[in-house]
Amino acid sequence: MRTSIATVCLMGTLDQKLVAAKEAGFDGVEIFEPDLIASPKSPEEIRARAQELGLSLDLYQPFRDFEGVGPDLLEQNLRRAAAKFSLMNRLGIETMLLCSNVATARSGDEQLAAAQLRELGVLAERFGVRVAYEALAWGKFVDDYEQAARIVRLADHPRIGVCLDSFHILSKGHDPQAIETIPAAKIFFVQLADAPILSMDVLSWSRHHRLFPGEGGFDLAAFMGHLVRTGYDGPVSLEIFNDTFRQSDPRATAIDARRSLRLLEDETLTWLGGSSGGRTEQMSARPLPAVEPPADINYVELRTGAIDDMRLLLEQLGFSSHGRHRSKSVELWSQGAARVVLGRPEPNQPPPTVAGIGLSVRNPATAFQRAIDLFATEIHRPEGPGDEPLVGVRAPDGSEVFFGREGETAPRWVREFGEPSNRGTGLIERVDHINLAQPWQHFDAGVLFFHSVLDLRSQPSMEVAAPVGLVRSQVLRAADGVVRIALNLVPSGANEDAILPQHIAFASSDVLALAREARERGFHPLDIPANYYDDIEARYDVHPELLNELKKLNVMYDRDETGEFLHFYTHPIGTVFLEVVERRDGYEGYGALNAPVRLAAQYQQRRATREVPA
Ligand SMILES: O=C(O)c1ccc(O)c(O)c1
Ligand SMILES: [Mg+2]
Repeated sequence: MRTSIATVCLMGTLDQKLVAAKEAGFDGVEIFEPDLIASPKSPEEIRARAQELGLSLDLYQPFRDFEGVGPDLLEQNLRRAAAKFSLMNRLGIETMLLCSNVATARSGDEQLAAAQLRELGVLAERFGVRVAYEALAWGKFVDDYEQAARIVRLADHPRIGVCLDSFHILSKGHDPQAIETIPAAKIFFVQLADAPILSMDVLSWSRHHRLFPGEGGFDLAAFMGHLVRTGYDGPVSLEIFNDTFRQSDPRATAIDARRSLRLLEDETLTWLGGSSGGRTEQMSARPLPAVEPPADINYVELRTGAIDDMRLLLEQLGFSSHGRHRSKSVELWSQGAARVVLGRPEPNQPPPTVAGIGLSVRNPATAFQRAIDLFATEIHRPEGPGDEPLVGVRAPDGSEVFFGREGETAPRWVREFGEPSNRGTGLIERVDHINLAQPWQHFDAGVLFFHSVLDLRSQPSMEVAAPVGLVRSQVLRAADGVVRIALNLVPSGANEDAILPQHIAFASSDVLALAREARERGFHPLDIPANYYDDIEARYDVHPELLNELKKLNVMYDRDETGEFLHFYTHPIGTVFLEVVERRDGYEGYGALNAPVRLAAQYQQRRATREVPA
């Protein structure tokens, strides 16, 4: 599949954008006019630079407000177009994008628009270029791709075709099926964008909230499936107007972008099944190595300077120590199938506190290959003789994901540590979920990474009110619910006073018993205010005895149609804290209503400890 990206997707100068697109492996770019106008380079120099990088310049965009106008304006518009066609000749760009008129059109008469496009076609022919007409969702008279295709058909000029942009089609809820009625030769260009499902005016939605495919709520595999069936074999290009991407590292964004297209290529093949009539070969679409979601979380790796505090906490929660690894400077703590590999941060590069996640998969080599095909970077870790090799890749936020073999009750690498110090009480069974704080610029990329590499599904995202701002939270989980990873977007106000919402939640068969035991070992949970328990009583009418017990142990409570949820939190150690949860009768949530209370409690506690003089 030939891939392209509009320069408007990326931050930086035009040259930085070209380099980022090249390094991420794109075949070409769309030149967004403002990027060209602001560039100190001449069109010839830009052309040469693209050639040097091996990038094709696939589209010049946008040209606006051309059709449906009166005769005077038409003349001016043709003059404007001639200037841009001449510029395109200097750039060596063959195709120009024409947006449907949003301002100056006086009439919606399709015959008139078609006649004017035909004149534009005649002009384009003189310059050896062509025009791709795109219906903007907010076009004054033309806002629907079928209408644009009809006008192009009426214009009946070989230099006039359509540009299909998934955003304009899917944002309006138009059925992409009718793409199949457009002859492939008349589809001059294709732009792809995803977006979160929002209810807002479509122009603002388009200009600020577009996302790369797989990061939002549109069915782009269906869109692509219909497109492939037409026999289209031109470039598939990303055109993402997004406030975050426009202000973050273009190299990281370009990789996120390239990953999104690689995944979509695979999903399109799945959507088509055998029904493409040989067209997928024509498009050179290739499947990814197929994986199933991980079976479970094999271990988590925590890196903290306050290692003694973490050891004490794990002990209080009933974990057993296996001591140090035979060749590496980490130690292992376990209880049931919950395993924590604990170490200090590397001297020069402090990793996030949750530094690594070990996942059990059917075939680690295949899972690794899929991740590499999806542009993840490989991790190299030194191994001692005979150590089980670590096969892993880096997530966009810098944390590491390792693939281990599933179906082993005690993974082989566990033997590289010592014997457990005690049997433990066994009230903790495994890791329930991992909650990773994502820096604001990596959030969407993080969602796409975990979704595409691990085949985890996104659940609807939520916003949780914290004292420092709103925390956006997105859970990705396997269909069977065993592996759950929650990504939290840290509010920008969360620097100084903040609680980074980064934690590991362990599943317990009896949270109350565990809380009591831990208390006997000197554990003090995060304090939950009495107001919270009054509210719980009002909401759920819980039995007074249970309510008392919850209150005494600082255990939080939730209930829905399926079951009950009991959970408590530890105090943070550095930027990480632990949670223990008990799901009763198939409860599937995370206690969403409790999250603001927990965040406020952590905030207060942090302030209180800082006010104590050292
Ligand atoms: O928002 C716009 O104006 C705009 C411009 C060019 C496009 O291809 C598009 O989809 C939108
Ligand atoms: Mg577009």
